[in-house]
Amino acid sequence: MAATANSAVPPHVKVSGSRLRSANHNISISCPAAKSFLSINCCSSEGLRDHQDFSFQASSISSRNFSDGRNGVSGSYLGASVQKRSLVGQTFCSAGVCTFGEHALGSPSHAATERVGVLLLNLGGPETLQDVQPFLFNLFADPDIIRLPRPFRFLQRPLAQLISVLRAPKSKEGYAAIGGGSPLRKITDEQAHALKMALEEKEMPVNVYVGMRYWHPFTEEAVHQIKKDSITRLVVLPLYPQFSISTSGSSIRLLQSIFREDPYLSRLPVSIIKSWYQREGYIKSMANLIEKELQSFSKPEEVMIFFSAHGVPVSYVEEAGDPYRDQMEECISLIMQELKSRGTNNDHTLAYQSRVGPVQWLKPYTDEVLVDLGQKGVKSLLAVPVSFVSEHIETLEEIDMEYKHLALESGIENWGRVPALGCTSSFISDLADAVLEALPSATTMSTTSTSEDDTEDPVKYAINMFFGSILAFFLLLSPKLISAFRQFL
Ligand SMILES: C=CC1=C(C)c2cc3[nH]c(cc4nc(cc5[nH]c(cc1n2)c(C)c5CCC(=O)O)C(CCC(=O)O)=C4C)c(C)c3C=C
Ligand SMILES: [Fe+2]
Repeated sequence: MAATANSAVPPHVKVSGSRLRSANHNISISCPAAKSFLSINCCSSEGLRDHQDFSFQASSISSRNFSDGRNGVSGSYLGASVQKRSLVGQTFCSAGVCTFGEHALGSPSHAATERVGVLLLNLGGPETLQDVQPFLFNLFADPDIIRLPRPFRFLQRPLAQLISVLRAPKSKEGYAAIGGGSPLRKITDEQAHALKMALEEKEMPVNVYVGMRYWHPFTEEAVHQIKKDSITRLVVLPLYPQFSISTSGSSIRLLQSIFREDPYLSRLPVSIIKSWYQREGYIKSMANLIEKELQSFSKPEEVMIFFSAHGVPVSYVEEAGDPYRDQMEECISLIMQELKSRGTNNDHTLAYQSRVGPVQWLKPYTDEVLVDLGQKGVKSLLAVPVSFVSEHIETLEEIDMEYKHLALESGIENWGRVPALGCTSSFISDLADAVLEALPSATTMSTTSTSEDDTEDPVKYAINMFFGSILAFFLLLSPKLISAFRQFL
């Protein structure tokens, strides 16, 4: 078992003791406590602090663009779309190499030869049933998924091993039901190809890379290829419309730690599109899919539009400052606004699915709302997965099988589900625009430390190990903890 897990662990990225602070990071924040989703008390303010770290240098282009776009203003954040036009207008491009006029990218005196890369970040998924446990190990070993307080951090990997082994049988059943593995790699590769084509059509030849957080191709592999290809300007695009510490945040934090360590990467201009749920092209593409699917019902106007988002533990939002819930709610309201503007006035609701482990997750829970709606007499329901843009286990198994079954059992008679966006052309074209808009604002990655590494100071490490072991020993004997582990099954 250990051998399997080891072979699947992503290439190790050593984090050095140097903690350079970005000049841009001058915000001092204190937050009461960031709790892990195992709900162990912690007095770290990491979640919120890291969120701020990302936000100063990650592109906020999309959010400003949208409000400009909605008001019919074509200019945008720092004139990005104006720059985009000049950028496209002034480029000479061939086979992935673009020469930009000095104006376009703000280079001081010389025109630069650019090799532009786009790095798509995604979660990754097991491709076979044998991959499931090591994939889960990678997921639970991520301190952005299980946030342990500092004295317990040495337990991260043993805990991940334990939880992944406990959880694997249930997960395997799910993956077996959708054909024996996750379709994520294939779909993400297709999206990468479609994005490359869309950018080529917009006269911007780029190399597109896929970096997964928990399975192949790992982010480290993508970064290795970016270096090999001598990319000179990079746009990072997480394939999650809304930002969460547990998804885009985790991937960006990993990138920061890789880039910090490497002289070439630390000088590479990078633009990170942190979230893009409010982009007009995305909202319209979602509205198109919903409108189309509503037509498959005999009485479309009576259908309840049921947005189902992947949940996160409440503590992420309420204690660690995760903007995920706010962004999700805004996203839903924008989609509904768009539908209303087209004369579609259906009722709608939002619930959160896929909770794991013993703590409180964002509410209301999808399964409970479905039962409730059925009991209240709702007869037709259209499920809309909204936190992810590919089909995956939670659409294909959880929604299409488990939730459908539950809904029909609860009295709902007509069930439909909107497909994930995948390679929908209006969506891909909008992602391509997002990349073009982000390119001019690329700057070198933050050198800010994103986690404090206890191994830096051997004395501190030994003290933490000592007290941590004693605490862990008593905790492991506690019936509360034993019952907590049962929640993963
Ligand atoms: C926006 C999307 C997602 C958020 C937020 C998110 C948070 C989150 N997830 C887990 C635990 C698991 N996630 C699993 C699979 C999975 N998660 C997402 C997306 C988000 N996760 C996707 C797209 C997938 C599917 C990948 C695929 O193979 O198709 C799994 C494994 C499956 C299972 O056993 O249920 C786990 C476990 C946590 C703990 C978390 C926030 C803290
Ligand atoms: Fe998840």
